[in-house]
Amino acid sequence: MININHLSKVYQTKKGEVSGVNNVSLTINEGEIYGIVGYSGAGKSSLVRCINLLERPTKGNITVDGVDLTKLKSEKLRQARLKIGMIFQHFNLVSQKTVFENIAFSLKAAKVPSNQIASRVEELLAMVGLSDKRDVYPGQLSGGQKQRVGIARALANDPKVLLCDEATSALDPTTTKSILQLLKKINKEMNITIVLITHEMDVVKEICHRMAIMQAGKVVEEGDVYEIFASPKNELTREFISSVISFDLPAPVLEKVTGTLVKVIFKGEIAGESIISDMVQKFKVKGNFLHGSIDYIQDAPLGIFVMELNGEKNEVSKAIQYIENRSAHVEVIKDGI
Ligand SMILES: Nc1ncnc2c1ncn2[C@@H]1O[C@H](COP(=O)(O)OP(=O)(O)OP(=O)(O)O)[C@@H](O)[C@H]1O
Repeated sequence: MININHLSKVYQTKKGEVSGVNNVSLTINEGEIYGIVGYSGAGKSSLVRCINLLERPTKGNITVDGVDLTKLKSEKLRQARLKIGMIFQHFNLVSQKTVFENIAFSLKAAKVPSNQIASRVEELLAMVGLSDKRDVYPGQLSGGQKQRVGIARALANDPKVLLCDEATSALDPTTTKSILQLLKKINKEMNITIVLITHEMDVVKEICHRMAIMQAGKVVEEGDVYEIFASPKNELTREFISSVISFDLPAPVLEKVTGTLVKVIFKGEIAGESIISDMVQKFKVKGNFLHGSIDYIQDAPLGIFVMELNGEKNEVSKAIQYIENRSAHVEVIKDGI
C-alpha cells in the first residue's frame, strides 16, 4: 500500500543542512496499523510528512496505492492527497468554527456537493461518538473530543490511509485508550491503513501490527510488533520496550545472585511454568524465580520470566538448551560464578 524507497529529507536552514530522514526504505501493507517509534528528533514526523508530501523528499520516492506522489502536479496531487487523512498531536482545529464547520471544511475543499455535506458530517459525527457536539466550538471540548473531531475531519473524504502524528501524546491514559480503540475500529471496519508515529511503546503494544524504530533519521529495527517485543535486536528497541515491560532487578537482589541469571521468553500459549518445572526435575539445577509476568501484545500472550539457575555449569547449559528446544527463547543476563 505504501512503499517508501531510499527516502531522504534534508532541510536547508540558515545554519546549513539538517538531515531529517536518511535513506529509509519501508513497506506498509494495506489494512495494517504501522507504528513508527523514536525519540524526539529521530525523524518520525519528517518521514510521515513525506508520505502525503507535506514535506517534499530530497531523495527517493514514496508510492501510495501504486501512485508516486512526487510525480503528480497540482490538481492530480490534490486529488491523491484527499485519500490520505492526517491527525495531529494538537488537533489543528479551527477555533472560530463549530465542530460541524470544521468537518464540513474538508468536504467543501474536496468539492462535495453542498446538499450532501450535512448528512455526511452527521454520519462522521456518529462514527466518532460526537453527534451531540455538532454545534459547539473546539474550545468547549475536552482533548479526547477534539481528537475525535480531528479524526472525523480526516475521514471525511474516505481516505485509504490515515496518518497519525503523535495523535494521543497530549491525552491522559484513559482518553488515549479510547482514541486507540476508535482507531482500531476505523482500521477494521473501514479497512483504512493507519501509520502512527509515537514515542510511547504502550500505544504500539495496544494497536500496531508492525513497527519501525527510528534513530537519527534511520530505521534501526523493523518488523512484527509481537516478534520485536519477544526478541528485540537493537539496543534502542530494548530501551523502548523496557519502558513498558521492565525486568530490571533491584541492585540488592542482583548482588545476591550467584548462579546463572536468565531471562526466559515464552511466545504464545506455551505453558511456560510447566516447562520450567520439568526442566528443574530433569537436570541437576535449582531454579529460583526472581521476576515474571505474562504480558499481552494486543491479544497474544508473551510470558517473560527472570530466574536464577544454580548447579554444575554443564547441567545449567543442558537445562537452558532444554528450555530453548521447547520453543522458548533464553537470554543469559549473567553467567554463573
Ligand atoms: N522544518 C524543519 N527545518 C529544519 N529542520 C527540521 C525541520 N523539521 C525537522 N527538522 C529537523 O529534522 C530532524 C528530525 O525531526 P522530526 O521532527 O522529523 O523528528 P521527530 O522524531 O518527529 O521528533 P518530534 O517528535 O520532536 O517531532 C531534527 O533534527 C529536526 O530538528
